[in-house]
Amino acid sequence: MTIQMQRDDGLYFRQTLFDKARRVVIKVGSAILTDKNGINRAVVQNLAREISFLHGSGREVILVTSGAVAAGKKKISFVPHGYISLPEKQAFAAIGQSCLMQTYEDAFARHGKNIAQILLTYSDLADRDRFLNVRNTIMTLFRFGVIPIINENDTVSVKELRFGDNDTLGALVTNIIEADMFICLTDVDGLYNGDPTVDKDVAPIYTVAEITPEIEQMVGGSRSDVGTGGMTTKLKAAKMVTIRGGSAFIGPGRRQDILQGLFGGEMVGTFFLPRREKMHSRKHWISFVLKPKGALVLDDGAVQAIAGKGKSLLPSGIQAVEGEFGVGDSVRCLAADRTAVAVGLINYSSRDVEKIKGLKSDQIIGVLGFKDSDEVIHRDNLVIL
Ligand SMILES: Nc1ncnc2c1ncn2[C@@H]1O[C@H](COP(=O)(O)OP(=O)(O)O)[C@@H](O)[C@H]1O
Ligand SMILES: N[C@@H](CCC(=O)OP(=O)(O)O)C(=O)O
Repeated sequence: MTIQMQRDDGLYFRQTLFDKARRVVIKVGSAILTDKNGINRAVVQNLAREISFLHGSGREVILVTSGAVAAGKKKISFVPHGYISLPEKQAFAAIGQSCLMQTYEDAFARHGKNIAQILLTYSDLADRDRFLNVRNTIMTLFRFGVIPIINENDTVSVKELRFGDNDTLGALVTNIIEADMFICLTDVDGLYNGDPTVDKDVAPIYTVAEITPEIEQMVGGSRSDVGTGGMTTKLKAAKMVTIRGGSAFIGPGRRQDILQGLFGGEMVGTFFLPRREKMHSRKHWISFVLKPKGALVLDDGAVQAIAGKGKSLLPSGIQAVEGEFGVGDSVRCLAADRTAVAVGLINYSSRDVEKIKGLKSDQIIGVLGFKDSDEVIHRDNLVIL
């Protein structure tokens, strides 16, 4: 199988990459951090011991932690009444976040380690100035020998601009600080060719050389009451990291000594090898950070030109415009059957594209009274999906 290397081949690559990893982001999900009594202290203590061990080996480590919402719910003994609204979730996060950090403070103090809390919203990473501030703060914390602990700032994140799941947040953090490895710890042993919590007849995948559509079809959402996104968001996170040249791991977070085992060469969980051809940071930004504001429906010729021949998108191939967007916004390009083929930064507003769609580039000036460029999306700003 091309998607899954033999255990032995994978073992060689993964061990080399574990040995070389100097900067590591570890993400832990609510599914392992919390149980029916709230935050599971034994799990947090085990993690703190393990992360302190990695830190003590001279590595720079960041922890991305979930668990605030689940912890907050438990703390006020919230009785579910069906649908939980966003303000309720945000209130749970506000209650639970301080308990979570207090538990980490106590657990890391036992190993003489200082920690720092960073709460991030999507806008903090999508805006260049704020993102640079986040990066500078993390780098300074590394210099101070402090372990940054990150969660989404749930209480202020508006619905449309949420990461929503910490897998995506963890992958973005990995990429902005150019970490070598993203380790995602969860309640299953790794990636399987089906959901192991539903189907007992599934097989584990140990090493993934490339995340193909075939693999993407094997994963589903979360089945737990507390998890968000399930394996779908974990796989997407692994893709985001490996596409930028890092490696990624998904494995069992409750297993005793999981990190020491991993770095010591134990064959556990699923390892994702870095892509050989690293995606440029600008294109990564377009594909994974910016949220599309609208879409363009293209004819077959335009799909072929941009996806098959690497050309820019011209107005002549655009059939329909969806949504409202301005110059520089991110827009999706759809084929006639609505399959997403690309995403890119647009040179004209939705109003203007509506007027010039289907026309030749030399007609733009006559219709709009100006022409900023021949292309509606230049190929340098276009990412084929
Ligand atoms: N192909 C798959 N392999 C492994 N787990 C899967 C797969 N498809 C769906 N899952 C689900 O993903 C869940 C882990 O994600 P999630 O519940 O969001 O945990 P966390 O809180 O750690 O983020 C598993 O418990 C499992 O039910
Ligand atoms: N920010 C939320 C976590 C959301 C989330 O991604 O949860 P999970 O799928 O358990 O990693 C919280 O602290 O509860």
